Amino acid sequence: MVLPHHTPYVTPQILHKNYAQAHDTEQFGTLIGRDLEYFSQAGFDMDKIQVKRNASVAQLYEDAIRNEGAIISSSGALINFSGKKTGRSPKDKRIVFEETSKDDIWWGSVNIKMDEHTFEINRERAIDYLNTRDYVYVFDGYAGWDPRYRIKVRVICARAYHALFMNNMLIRPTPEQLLDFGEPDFIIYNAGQFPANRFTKGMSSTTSVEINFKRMEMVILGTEYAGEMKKGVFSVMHYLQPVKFGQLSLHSSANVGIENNDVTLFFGLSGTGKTTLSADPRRLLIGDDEHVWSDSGVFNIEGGCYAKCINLSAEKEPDIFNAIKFGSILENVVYNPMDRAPDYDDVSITENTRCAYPIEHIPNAQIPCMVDRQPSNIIMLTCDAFGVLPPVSKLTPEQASYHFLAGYTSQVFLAQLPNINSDSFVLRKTPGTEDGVLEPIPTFSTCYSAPFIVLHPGRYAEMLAERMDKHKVDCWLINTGWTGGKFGTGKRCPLKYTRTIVDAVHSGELAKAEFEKFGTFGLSIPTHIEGVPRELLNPQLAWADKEAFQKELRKLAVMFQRAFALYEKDVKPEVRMAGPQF
Ligand SMILES: Nc1ncnc2c1ncn2[C@@H]1O[C@H](COP(=O)(O)OP(=O)(O)OP(=O)(O)O)[C@@H](O)[C@H]1O
Ligand SMILES: O=C([O-])CC(=O)C(=O)O
Ligand SMILES: [Mn+2]
Repeated sequence: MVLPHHTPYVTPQILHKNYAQAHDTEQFGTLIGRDLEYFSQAGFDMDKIQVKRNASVAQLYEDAIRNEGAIISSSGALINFSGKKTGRSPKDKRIVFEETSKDDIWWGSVNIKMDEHTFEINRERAIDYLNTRDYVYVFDGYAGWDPRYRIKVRVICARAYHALFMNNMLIRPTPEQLLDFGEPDFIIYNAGQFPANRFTKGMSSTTSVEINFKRMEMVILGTEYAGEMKKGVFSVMHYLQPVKFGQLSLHSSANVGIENNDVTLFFGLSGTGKTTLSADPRRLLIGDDEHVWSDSGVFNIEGGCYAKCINLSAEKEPDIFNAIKFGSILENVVYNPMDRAPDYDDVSITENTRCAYPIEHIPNAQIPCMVDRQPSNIIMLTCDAFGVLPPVSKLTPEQASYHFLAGYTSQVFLAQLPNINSDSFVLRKTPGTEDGVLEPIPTFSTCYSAPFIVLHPGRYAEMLAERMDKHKVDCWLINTGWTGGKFGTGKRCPLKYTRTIVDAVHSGELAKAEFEKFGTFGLSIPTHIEGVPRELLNPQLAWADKEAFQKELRKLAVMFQRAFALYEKDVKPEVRMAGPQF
């Protein structure tokens, strides 16, 4: 038994110790009794380390504050820091090349091969590191709300912060479920504080994030960014759902109408608005990032949300703002040392400031997070900093397949000007660009999920097209990016207009609207939406400089064509023709 470093002075030490022991035995005894063998076999030194399994949120707060420099924010959230890495490390993510999964995996730049032996070395290294600790945290939870398609996940980690993060992001078992948990289906060993050895064959840096589908294990070394664990679980589901269960996993948010029970899926890459737009007072939130579209409906993979905090305000995003309370984790957010108030405008640590909170923190959440209803609408979100794509267009089934495979958005390196609200994001000079040259960077991320894709994109696209056709789902492309010009000359589409557009999808107004053609891209755009300025709807009208618009339009169309060349031979001619044409 190891005592906490700072025993509170009001508690007599001996009393505290007795209490802690009794408490720990009660809470963690089941694990030590039943799974001792598992832990010993895995290489854990059970004489030395103490396992804290599914510790309470309050305990994790205490440990994180005592040992990791975390603090409590003025609204009760835990503010913690992930160290050097404040985002995922896609170049250091690998998948083990082994006989059970090798024929299914789409090998290439996303799924880098790792051999089984190297995995064993890194796994051992992670366990050796965990053995140097006094405590190891274990969190046992589920991924997937539908009991038919869910998996049991065990997270083993050294930081209370990581345990609390996964407590929020996985589905929390009830005490009875925890007693009966049994063998996990998938295990994450997170030794993120400890580096990979660069001399280990195949390592290219001190960071390594790897998944082994034969062992059903993940090992993390050299990055403490908690999002790696959440996206690791998604990668596993992105493999298991299509391959083992025949269901379609998607990088998407989802919600359901309170009045009509209509389900909407929002696809989109990071920063396009999945979390923001799925939090909607008229609808129940199913989830903000990872879902499965099953034969019987839609279910969330996760038990919580992971929201961006940059420029967060109570006025514009009240649900998210108010979710940041006791139990939530604020990551890499700067705070005022006097009153512990988070400063969401301060991006000095990173622009990727985040909050992880359990889904119960959203007042109108659909819990359990699943519906036995097929989607009515699919919204593909993009953030086009070239200002070319219309704020909304209706897609044909072929266009839906095309845009799903292309997976377009643009990256903007957001930096904030002092005292200017979030509509006024400006581009910061990207590293390596010449002085004065500010260009958005296009990203084509297939299936809106390239960093986590496991199978050939065509497999997901085919399942999507089948399901959309079978259930007669309407599909919309919504650009939450620039309007009236590219970044610099135009501005980001005001959130209130995007919300009005989404409302019009849900009310059915948009399906009945009159449409006009948007040349080159062949999109159908509505000529009128109540509450949205007419000229905003059509980029041709929105841009003052028509010549500049034509130039950007051509540029973007060419970029699409180049990016789509990768998939051309795998798709029907109608899908190929559904992209921009000159
Ligand atoms: N018109 C708009 N529509 C949606 N979001 C907007 C708009 N204008 C500005 N924003 C801002 O853009 C960001 C969208 O991020 P959001 O967290 O919703 O993305 P996401 O798709 O969930 O990303 P991730 O997959 O990384 O979680 C938010 O900070 C939001 O405030
Ligand atoms: O995984 C993360 O770090 C954040 C996220 O949701 C994404 O990038 O899509
Ligand atoms: Mn995401």
